[in-house]
Amino acid sequence: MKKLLLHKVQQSFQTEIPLPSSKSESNRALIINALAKGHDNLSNLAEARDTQTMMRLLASNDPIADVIDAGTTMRFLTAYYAVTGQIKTMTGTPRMCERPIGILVDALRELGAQIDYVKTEGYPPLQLNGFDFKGNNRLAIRGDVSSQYISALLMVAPLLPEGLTLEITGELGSKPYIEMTLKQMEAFGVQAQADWDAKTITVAPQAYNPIQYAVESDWSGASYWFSVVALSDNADASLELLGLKENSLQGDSVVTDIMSHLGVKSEYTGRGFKLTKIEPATSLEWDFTNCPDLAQTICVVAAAKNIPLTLTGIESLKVKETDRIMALQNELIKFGATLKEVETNHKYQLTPAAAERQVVPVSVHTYDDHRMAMAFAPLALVEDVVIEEPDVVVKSYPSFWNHLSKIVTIE
Ligand SMILES: O=C(O)C1=C[C@@H](OP(=O)(O)O)[C@@H](O)[C@H](O)C1
Ligand SMILES: C=C(OP(=O)(O)O)C(=O)O
Repeated sequence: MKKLLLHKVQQSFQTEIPLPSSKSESNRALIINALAKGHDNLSNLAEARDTQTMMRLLASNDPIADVIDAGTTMRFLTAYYAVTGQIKTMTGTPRMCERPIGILVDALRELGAQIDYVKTEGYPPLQLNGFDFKGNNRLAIRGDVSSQYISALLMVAPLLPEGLTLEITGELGSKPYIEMTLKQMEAFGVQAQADWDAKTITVAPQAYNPIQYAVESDWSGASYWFSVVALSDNADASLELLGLKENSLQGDSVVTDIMSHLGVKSEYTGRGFKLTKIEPATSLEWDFTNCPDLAQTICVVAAAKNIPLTLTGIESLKVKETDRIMALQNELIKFGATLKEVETNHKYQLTPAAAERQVVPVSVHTYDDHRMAMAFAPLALVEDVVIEEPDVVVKSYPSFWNHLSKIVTIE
């Protein structure tokens, strides 16, 4: 599929969306279950390509592990293969080979992993050549590039002969993802001690228990349905998102709070969340340090609803599936909105209706990034829009277009 044309439809909607499972929780459950030597214990695993790739690679004896474009799969498997002493070449898409991994490699080398860079220092591909424990049980690790390095180390920490204490240096981004890791480790019987003030996490040597584990629905994927309700011009539009938990392990459940300022009320129904429309705020300032994957969703809604938005905590967006800040700037301006860094301390300002906009239908370039496609698609509630390379959604949400076709005409 090269592109999709999404047509605005006039009628209101009251429907249900059977959300997919979380790829973040699935990929942690798969690594931990493998370390616990569990069999067929996991249910509700994500259909996301990132998770299907993790399953395929965990089951494979091939010496080459190609993670495609899955960040968690690359980082979690690197730590898993390294500490279990496997000989593997870790590789991925050209973009994956531009996403930094030196912080994790340095940490694993300090523990005793033999890892070589195949091409460029600090980046995949990697050659893993076994593990020879060096007696280290304490590491300093930067927290400001990706929390995935920390999650990767924590999950393998109980296998290390002396356990591991991580001292997190610098700013810590994406902290809820580390908390998710610790809670899933705990579910499989491994205790860790986190002291968030001292920024240390300690895991003693322990064994995981193979338990039955069911993965929750995906709050990051849910965010696009909040956008659909926010952008509908029918006051009685509503959606019920099935499978979401009230007390989720996922930090992106904060979307309920953010979207309450952008015109969406959400209520727990016992089987998910029901979304309805409310009056939005006239401007919004939000720190995305703990929920970077929501930034694109929120930018598009603010632009379309003419709500000026100040964003902080979005530096990590530059090293994700694409440089998401650049991608947002390029695509938002097609709709007349600008996104500019306003201060040297990484504060960004989104100004709706600041530039001349393109004629309808605008064609949105998606930069090999599932979240660009899904964040911009709800604009179809406002005007006709073209989404280029729509298959990118398979990374986290393969059934996205099928679900959207309940509300929007797609050709
Ligand atoms: O651990 C995880 O499951 C994730 C952590 C976040 O990455 P960073 O820690 O790199 O911000 C997030 O953006 C990504 O989609 C999933
Ligand atoms: C950043 C993401 O994923 P990853 O880093 O795991 O590739 C994402 O899904 O938005």
